[in-house]
Parts: sequence; structure tokens; C-alpha cells
Amino acid sequence: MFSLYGCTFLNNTLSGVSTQSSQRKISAPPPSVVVASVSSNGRPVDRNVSILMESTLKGMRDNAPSSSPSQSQVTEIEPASTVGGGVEDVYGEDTATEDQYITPWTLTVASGYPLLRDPHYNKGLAFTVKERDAHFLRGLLPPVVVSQELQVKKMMANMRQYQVPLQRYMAMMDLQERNERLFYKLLIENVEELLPVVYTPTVGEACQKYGSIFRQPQGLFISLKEKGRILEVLRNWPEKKIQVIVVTDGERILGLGDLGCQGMGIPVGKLSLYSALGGIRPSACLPVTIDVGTNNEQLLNDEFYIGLRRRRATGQEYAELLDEFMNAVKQNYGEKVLIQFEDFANHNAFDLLAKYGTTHLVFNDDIQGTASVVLSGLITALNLVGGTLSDHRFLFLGAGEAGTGIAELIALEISKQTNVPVEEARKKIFLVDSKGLIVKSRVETLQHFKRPWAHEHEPVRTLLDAVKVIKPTILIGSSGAGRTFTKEVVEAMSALNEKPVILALSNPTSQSECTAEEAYTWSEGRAIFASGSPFSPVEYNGKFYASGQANNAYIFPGFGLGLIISGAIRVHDDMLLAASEALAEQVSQENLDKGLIYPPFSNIRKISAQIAARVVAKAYELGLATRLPQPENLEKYAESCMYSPNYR
Ligand SMILES: O=C([O-])CC(=O)C(=O)O
Ligand SMILES: [Mg+2]
Repeated sequence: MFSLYGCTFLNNTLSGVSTQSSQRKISAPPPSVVVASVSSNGRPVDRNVSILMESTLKGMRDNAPSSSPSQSQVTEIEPASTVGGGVEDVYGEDTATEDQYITPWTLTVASGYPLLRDPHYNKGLAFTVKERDAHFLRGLLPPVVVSQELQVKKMMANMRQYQVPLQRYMAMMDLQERNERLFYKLLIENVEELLPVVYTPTVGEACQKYGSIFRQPQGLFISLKEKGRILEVLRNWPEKKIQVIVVTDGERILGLGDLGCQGMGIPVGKLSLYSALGGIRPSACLPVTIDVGTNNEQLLNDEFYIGLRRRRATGQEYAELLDEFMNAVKQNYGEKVLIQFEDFANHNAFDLLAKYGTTHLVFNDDIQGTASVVLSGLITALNLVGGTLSDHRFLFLGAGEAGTGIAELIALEISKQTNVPVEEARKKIFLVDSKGLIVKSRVETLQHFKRPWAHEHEPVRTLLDAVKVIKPTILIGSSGAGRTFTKEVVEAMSALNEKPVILALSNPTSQSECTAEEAYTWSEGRAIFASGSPFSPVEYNGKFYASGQANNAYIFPGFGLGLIISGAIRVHDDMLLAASEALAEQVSQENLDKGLIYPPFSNIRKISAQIAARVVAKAYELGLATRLPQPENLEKYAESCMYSPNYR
């Protein structure tokens, strides 16, 4: 028996080793990584073989200390059926299941050329001379050996050459497919510059053009054609130890509407943030797009469209596919896998969250993540505008997932702070939808998630009129409709308030309710402004105004990390409140002096660790954590669990 990177294996004789040209026998000089397997009895390799192989790899890949000398050690692993212990993940859990151990197998090792094509292990020019010899790379690379730091510098210089944002996006995706660690190092070290590339606003354009730019699968596509076979589809994914899934059905991609199957860019982007900002291992992340068709005529007529060419399934057909997916996920990955719902349309998002919130570890980023980020920004804004939350009046444009999600979390916080029932707290919050102010007389025709906001009030048709009669101190845009905070609206807010708080949350930039420049100009520099997508600092009357990015990217990576490392089995609203408070505490006096209500993204890993620590603490307090015993220093613990992109 021997130990490799914390995983214990039994030695045994190997037979039937493959000798394909790209693979070497196990007795060859030091292998780089184990990547392929064949059956010892000549039968074709079946799935169970690769499952164990891949989990084994995960152990090697993710658990290895960076200085581990055993990287070039020859590895012998017993036929799977007799391996007892399974593979421990980073949190010390045995994750392999019985049926992963049934087929006898042997292994071959990849080295040489295929190693340079494997994004998980490729280091490009950073392979040292010793590594080049050990892994049969001599001559395959030019002589120079460079550091990862120099690679980052070169990539950033290249990246800055591209004028068109979508070219930068594609360059980043290429890098992710070529050298994963370099991709994450680049992203982490240049987060403020690259976030708008891999995330909003550019990811929106990427989704719109996904059919044309599609090169490699970056996630799983589960369409109606896979009905009855979703478990099988999940098992086709090469990574087996999944901890976070971001899933969309593409019906409401950012504020861009129904992009069908091309919504895949969103789960891919969100999960790269999970790793870069929240430190979740890339191999533990699974992007999923459920394709039930699209009602987007333009896509249906686009010859490059990559999805099902049919109108959206609804009702039972839709519900059954989703149900099969949710059950298959639990069956395949256990109950502690986090499923993040992303960019579903309102008519499904609330129902899915309610339905699976009691049986799965689920989180809706658009309802809950955005709410937590906005509440945090408002808690911080109180330092600039004075008063407590309950002293303020809130007006929303948009009564969908984000609008009602934020409104509810604000009401919960007010209710907690002032000891009034949440129904009472809701009365300070008004919402306007496409038909005007949501009021009692409309209640019969309202969707269920809008009903708690139907207050006694006379009908009001427009946002401007609503501002005039409600007299809000805080105006929040979450409608997905761009340029709806007009000059008149911002001026009305500024006439009512010395420092109007204006949040234009809709994404991407084209859908923002107003620009930073408009907010500062029309309010004569008095607005406390933040937006979902980033804006550059604005000069007004000789003074520069920077604005914050009120985007759920501040919360979901750390929130998810907290859920995972505590072994949480359910999400609870109190965890969202804890996350909001943790984020608010990260805003410094210096930030506040500049009118910023969010901390800079450059500190995001530290911020995520703080958020995770608070979520972990809350999970234990609520009895929802399963990892025992509770770690002592939660922040240190969270940091110690975070993925590092440095080469080993
Ligand atoms: O993706 C983003 O930037 C924020 C978000 O969840 C959305 O707009 O749907
Ligand atoms: Mg979203």
C-alpha cells in the first residue's frame, strides 16, 4: 500500500496496459498524470473505469501540495473492485460510490504531446527542464523556461491588444481550454480588468453570438432529447466530484431575454467566478444548460443556432424534465451538491426555488444573490444618507425575481431590526411593473410573487408619477429595461432627496436603467449610485465620481463556498442576511469617502472568505451544517479551502 497526495492505494500487478502512441506503459519513466485506462481482460473500457480514474486524478490534481515531490512518482493502482477506501476529497470525505468500483482496469499515463493539450496540467513554457525530461516534453517546447508570472504578464499584454470586447472574451475562453491554472491566475490577479470580459457585460454578447463562437463544450447540454437519460448524461461529464452546478434554461439571460441554448455562457461565466472569486476547485464546478426550446424567433431562424429548433416546452413536459434533472443530480452527486438556478424566467424561477428548496441545496442567484448584494449596499449607504433601513422609503422599477427578492430581504431585515412583522415592514416598499404601481386593486390579476406588494394605494401609471407620490429615498431598477431612469425621474429623486440612492441593476450595460454619467449629471453629483454592470468613473464639474457594481458576483462565490465547506444541506434566508452584513463590513471609510457602497473587487478573495465564514457560522447555528466538528477559526478555515491557481 502506498499513499499519493493523501489518497491511499493498494499495489497490485497490472496487466493489459495500453500502448497507444500517445500513452506509455506504467513501467515507463516517471509519468506526469494518469489519464486513460483500458480493461485488463481486453473488453472495452466502460464508464466505471473512467469514473474511478477521474476521481483518482482529482485526488492527485487538487489535493497535492504545491511542493509535492511525488508528482513524478510511478503510480500503481489496484483493480478497482478491490480498492477499499475510495478517494478522499479536500474536505476528507470518501466520495466514491459502490458502483464506481466494479470493473477491473489498468492504467496508462499521458505524457509528452497530450500533456500539452490537457488544460488541467498544461503549464506551457513554464514546464521546467526537469519536468520536460520527466514528462517527455524535450523538443516539444522552445528552449526558454518562463515563470507563471511572466506568462500572466504576456497574456495581459496580448489581451490588451484586442479592441473588441468579444475578442477578449474568446481569448480568455481559449486560455481556459489551454491552460486552466494560467486562466485563473490571470483572472484573480486582474479581476477588475477581466471581470467585464468573462462576465457582464461581454458575456451577454457572447451568449447572443454563442452559436457562431462555439468551439468546445464547456458544460453539459441537457435537452428534451435526453429525457429519461439524464443520469447517463451526467455520467458523461469527465469530472465526477461535483460540488456546484449552475443551471439555466436560457429563458431570461441577463436583461437580454430568451437566448435558448446559447445561455450556456452564463453558467460557464458564473462558475469561473466561483473558482476565481470564491476558490471552488474548477473541477468541482459543472455548468448546465437545460434546452426545452426557445421562443426567440431570431434564433429559431438562425442557421448557426445550436439548440433545439422548437418553441419552449411548458407545463408538465417542462416540469418533468426539470424534475428528472434534479433527481439525477442528487442521485449522482449526493445531497450536498449546490445547485444554483440562474436566469430562469420569473414564471419558473419562483416555483423551482419553492419546489426544490425543501429537498435540495438550491439557491437562486437572481432572487437571493442579487437581494443579498443590494441589501449590503443599502446597509452601507446608510452611512452616507443617515437613518436606519426602516426610516427609508423604497421604490422599485421591476417586480420580477430581482425586484421582489430584494424587496423581501429588505423587509426581513427591517422586521428583524425593529421587531415588527414582515407584513408591516413590506409597507415601506413599493414596486412598479409594466402596468404601473402594484396596488391592492390589481391583486386579482397579479402573479403570486407580486401579491405581497399590493398595498392600499390609488393606481399610479408611470414611474415618474410613482416617484412623485411615493417620495422614495431609494430607487432601485431591476426591470431588465434599459434607459428607464430618465432625466425627469432622476431629477425628481434629486428634488426629493439631498443624496438620492439610485441603483440601476439591470444587465448588461445596454439594459442599465441609466448610466453612471446620467445619474451623476442629472443629480448634480449628489446621487449615491451603483449599477449591475460596471461603469468607468465619470467627471462632473471637474470632479471624478466612481460608482460601485451592485452585482451578485460579490455574494454567490463566497456564499457557495460557505455552504460547501460547512456541508450545508439547505439554504436559509438568515444565511443571506449574514452574507449581506459580511459584505457591508468590508467597505472601508476610504471607499465611503468616495461615495462607494461596495468594496473594490480587487479584494474579492478575502471578501469571499469573510462571507463564507459567516455563512458557515450561520449554517452551524441553524443546525444545517453536516461537517463535524465545527472548525475553530472559520475565516482561516475558509481561506485554507480555497483553490490556488499557482502551478504545482
Ligand atoms: O449575471 C449578472 O451579471 C447578474 C445577474 O445574475 C443577472 O443580471 O441576471
Ligand atoms: Mg442572473
